[in-house]
Amino acid sequence: MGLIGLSLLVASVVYVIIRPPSWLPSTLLSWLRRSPATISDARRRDEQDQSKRTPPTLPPPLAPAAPTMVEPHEADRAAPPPPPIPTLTIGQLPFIAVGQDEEPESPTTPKAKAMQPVASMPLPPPTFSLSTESMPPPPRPTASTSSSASASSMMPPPPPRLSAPARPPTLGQFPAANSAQRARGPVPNRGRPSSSSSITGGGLAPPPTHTSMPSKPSRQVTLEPGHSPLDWARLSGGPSADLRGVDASTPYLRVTPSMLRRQTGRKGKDAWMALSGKVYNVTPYAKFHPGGIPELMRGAARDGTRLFGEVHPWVNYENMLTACLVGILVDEPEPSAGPPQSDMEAMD
Ligand code: HEM
Repeated sequence: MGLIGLSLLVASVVYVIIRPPSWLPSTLLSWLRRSPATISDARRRDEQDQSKRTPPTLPPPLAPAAPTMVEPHEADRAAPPPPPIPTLTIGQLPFIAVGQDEEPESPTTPKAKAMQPVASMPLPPPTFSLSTESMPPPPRPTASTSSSASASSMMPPPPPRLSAPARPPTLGQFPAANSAQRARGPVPNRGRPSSSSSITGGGLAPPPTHTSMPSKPSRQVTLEPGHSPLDWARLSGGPSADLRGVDASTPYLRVTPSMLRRQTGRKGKDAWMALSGKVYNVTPYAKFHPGGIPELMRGAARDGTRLFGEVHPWVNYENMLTACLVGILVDEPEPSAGPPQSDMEAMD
């Protein structure tokens, strides 16, 4: 019995599906639409209140979405049609639909309605204007603010400051006036810096260390063979070299100006020269002097310190003439005492 009843139930359902009565689709549609309406009652009431607060100047509502039309013969075979989808366009996105309560035929689904901009919605994006009437001119970089941090990054970089053109690097005085290299004296066989190169500054020759030019122009002196500066260094450089021209046992002399004046280099006497308080016998050096014997003898029998400095102050004569040192220059002794006091008293 159960099986027969179940078969009849299935057969009746199949019959209703194949040939539904004319009242069935509308009944199902109304039933389906009424049931979700109860769920969204509260939300619909809120929307109605919001629509009442909006100003009355509403644009005319858009045409409501056309209801979905279903052919009778298609409805016989198809399920109940889904609720119509609200038609929204891109331009209507920032709006809120109002007046939904005016749609009695589809109360359960939102419809595209007349839109109205809400004051709380964000404003349209700002636009840029090329008009400069209402805009202040951009700050111009000045000399005082060109390097300030307040300069905008959009501003072009400030023009570089005009400064005096950099001078090309020049070689300084080499060796320095107070350097040890200069104190060692001339290097043997080193060529003498020509005055022309000193003036123009060309070459690697040391610049002149004095402001005044030599008293006489340089003259080329041909030294005899075996009398080069290196030969003089070899001759006078030995520890036991003694070129003073006096007895070896003679200690350093206290040379007075009168004694110095007698050592002229003539009449078989040696030539002595005082340089910075020391007296040298320059006779052995005469044939080695690059400036010649006559030039050297200009300072003989006298204090040649000033003359020497005017010609070649860079020459380290102390090292070169160590073996020729005779003594030190001292003042003349005090003249003897005057007439005896007794004689003066006798006149009285
Ligand atoms: C005070 C008297 C002296 C005079 C008037 C004198 C003069 C001169 C002159 C004219 C020259 C050549 C400069 C030239 O060619 O441009 C010269 C070069 C030279 N003299 Fe004297 N001289 C004197 C004393 C000395 C002494 C005492 C020494 C050594 C201890 C000396 C060492 C030299 C040297 C090394 C040179 C070569 C300098 C160089 O090439 O740079 N002179 N001297």
